[in-house]
Amino acid sequence: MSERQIRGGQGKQRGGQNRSQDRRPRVSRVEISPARLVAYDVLRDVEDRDAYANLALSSRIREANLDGRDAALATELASGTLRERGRYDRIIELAANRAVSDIDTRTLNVLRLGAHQLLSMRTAAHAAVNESVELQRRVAGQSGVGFVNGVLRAIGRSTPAAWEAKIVESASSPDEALAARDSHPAWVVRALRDALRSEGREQELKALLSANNESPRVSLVVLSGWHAGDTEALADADDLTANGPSPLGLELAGGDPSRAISALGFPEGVVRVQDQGSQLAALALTRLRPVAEGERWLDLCAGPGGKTAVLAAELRGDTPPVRANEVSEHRAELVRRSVIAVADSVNVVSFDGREADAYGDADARFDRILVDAPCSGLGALRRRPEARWRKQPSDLPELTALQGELLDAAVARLAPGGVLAYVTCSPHLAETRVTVDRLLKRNSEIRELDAKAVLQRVARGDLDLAGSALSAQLWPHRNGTDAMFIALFERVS
Ligand SMILES: C[S@@+](CC[C@H](N)C(=O)[O-])C[C@H]1O[C@@H](n2cnc3c(N)ncnc32)[C@H](O)[C@@H]1O
Repeated sequence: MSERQIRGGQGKQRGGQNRSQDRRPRVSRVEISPARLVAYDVLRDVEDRDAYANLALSSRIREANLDGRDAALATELASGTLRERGRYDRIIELAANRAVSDIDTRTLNVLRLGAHQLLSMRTAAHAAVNESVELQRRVAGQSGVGFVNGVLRAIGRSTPAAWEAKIVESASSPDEALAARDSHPAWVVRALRDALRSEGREQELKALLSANNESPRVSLVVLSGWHAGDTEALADADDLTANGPSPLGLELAGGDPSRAISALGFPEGVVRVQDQGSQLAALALTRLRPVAEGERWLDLCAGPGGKTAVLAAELRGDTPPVRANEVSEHRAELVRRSVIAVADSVNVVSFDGREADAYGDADARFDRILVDAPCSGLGALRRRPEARWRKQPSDLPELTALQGELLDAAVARLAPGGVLAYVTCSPHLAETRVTVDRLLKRNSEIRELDAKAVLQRVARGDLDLAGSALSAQLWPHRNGTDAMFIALFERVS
């Protein structure tokens, strides 16, 4: 999005920051907009304190008291810069003729922000360069000012398309070119390609990488029981549409979700922000077959409770509350808050899902179990702009071991004929098919069910699901959801 669009064509810099709280030396000749200062601080928070960008953004925006337009500009600057960091770093290297690892991190963040304005926001080159130079002076003193000026002027002299060509020409391999051009770590590009290839859809890689670089539209869920089976009747002509594959879902065209949620007028917690892939994953378990009287349901890894609320609202007849377990006390508290609209139908507990306590009585068996396992989160890259740079391939062995242990523990507590859904917000094969195939090898008492057929039946409209596996992999570029993986199992003995 361009700065002009965000500012509604005003394009003028604004003051208004609380200067008495700002202890940095002030020698600026050009006024730096408060939105740019906030964006810079967010980049620093993410780098220095490992902060989540969305949390850092909201607290920095609040501290700086930004109005709506400046808040939107700060969000675009910070999120866009973080998301496209890989591409900008390569362009900075080419323009500076220096590796980014040799550039002071303060200077590098100033350059990244400047590159984002020049290459993606159509900010006038002189404004982007001058403000970046002032920002450099403010955060690092005089040092590096000439360097920032020179590098950004060099970047501004070529078009984004010309830089793309230079990235491709200078890359040492096609994967490296793709990684830099589409701003993903190379190992993530390879993992996504492997997952698509396993479905015979390798040619979709470019579309997937592009989808990961776009902010998703906000999806809402309206819990079952508060509408007549599909949310279509709740859509309005303007902001809310019944787009997307979940029959519980609504899509928001823009603006503040909390305003849209309260405008719908339901009790607190009935309408909430939730990706439609997550909605479908929960519905695959609840709607796989009719609910029988007295069924016992378990959500083993429930925090922060988005799917628990969907499960609880789907309970029918005379059934006990869903047992919602979450290892972290803090996240168990989030589950309690998340299920406020269906609180009587949920019993929240906090144990390690591999331990007996998570299941209650020693002889407790469950008819439906959701294992929405801790995972790398590579399926939600479009939501967390900084996440792709934090994950490492070395994170995977520990995660996949935990996934296997949680699944084994859950299978042991599955009632005869009971069903289990294994869900990850990751398409990485090590966390999806490899985990499933190993689970089936270890546990001959379960068989895999056709999750694709269940999802087709449950979804609104036709779902494009590929590959010959029984499990289903959703994708942002294809289904408009996070890349959720869903496998279903039934206990046969
Ligand atoms: C992918 S999240 C679940 C998301 C949740 N189902 C929802 O829809 O809001 C995985 C959760 O598993 C929890 N977790 C991690 N290790 C666990 C364990 N050993 N036992 C139970 N929960 C665990 C994490 O704290 C995290 O909250």
